[in-house]
Amino acid sequence: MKLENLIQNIKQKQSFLCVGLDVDLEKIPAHLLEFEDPIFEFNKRIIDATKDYAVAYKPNIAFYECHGSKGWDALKKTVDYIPEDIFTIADAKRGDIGNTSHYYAKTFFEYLNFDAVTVAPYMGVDSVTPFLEYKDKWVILLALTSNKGALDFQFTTDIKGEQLFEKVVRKSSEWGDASKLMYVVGATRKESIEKVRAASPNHFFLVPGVGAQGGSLEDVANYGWNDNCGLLVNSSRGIIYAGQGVNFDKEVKLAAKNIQSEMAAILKSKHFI
Ligand SMILES: O=C(O)c1cc(=O)[nH]c(=O)n1[C@@H]1O[C@H](COP(=O)(O)O)[C@@H](O)[C@H]1O
Repeated sequence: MKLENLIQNIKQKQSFLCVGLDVDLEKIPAHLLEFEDPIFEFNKRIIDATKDYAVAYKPNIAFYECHGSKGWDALKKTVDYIPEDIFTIADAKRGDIGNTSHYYAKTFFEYLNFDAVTVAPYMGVDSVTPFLEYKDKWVILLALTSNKGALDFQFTTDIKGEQLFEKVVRKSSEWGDASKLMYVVGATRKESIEKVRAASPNHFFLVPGVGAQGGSLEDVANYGWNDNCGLLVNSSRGIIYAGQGVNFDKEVKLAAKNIQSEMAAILKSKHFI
């Protein structure tokens, strides 16, 4: 997908919501376990319930590959089921020496046909370039993560006072422009989102951490906004497990609609729509 299509979808749907498809068989409604492929059945219902409110879906690969070949099949069916005009993100957090990254890229961009994949920056430019070589595909590089362990390395400061996450963003933004590179920036790090935005004024941010992890949509919009909106805000558990029982998708739909309404109000207040 091209950047202009993503921006157009945000305007049209008045939403910058990414729904995280982190399917946990212990959490999905029990009746779905009777289907041959419960993961796909669950995802189908989630996608049908949320597709009017979401501009992106992000299956986290961990929840699929733990089931072996059945999980990969469910993942493939899920990506194929997502409407063509909705941005798809493989949350795989990959990255390795160049020739290995090349095959990771082939898996997610060719075999599974995702629009984007999350990549860890630790191994540097040659581990990221093979993903960037694909036309109209995206790398979403981990910059500032939402978890507690982010404090272990990401905030360390060099002799000039630059923090590691700032360095990652400053340096990597030379590898790919805003038409093919985004950054993961956790919603729980409101005091630092502004710094990432200063280091990369044009790139989109994928922002996990609202809902179940306690981050606030308002803070994200205040500190991470750019002229193109520049934000895809992910919610996984907060949406997909909003309902239980046979009609679980009614509450799922409502949860997605509620976040979309908040997002529409933000987009209007910024005069973006
Ligand atoms: O790359 C990610 O998406 C990610 C980065 C990060 O810093 N924090 C984070 O929570 N995530 C992912 O975003 C999703 C968050 O899920 P919920 O907390 O259930 O909304 C999970 O799939 C996480 O793996």
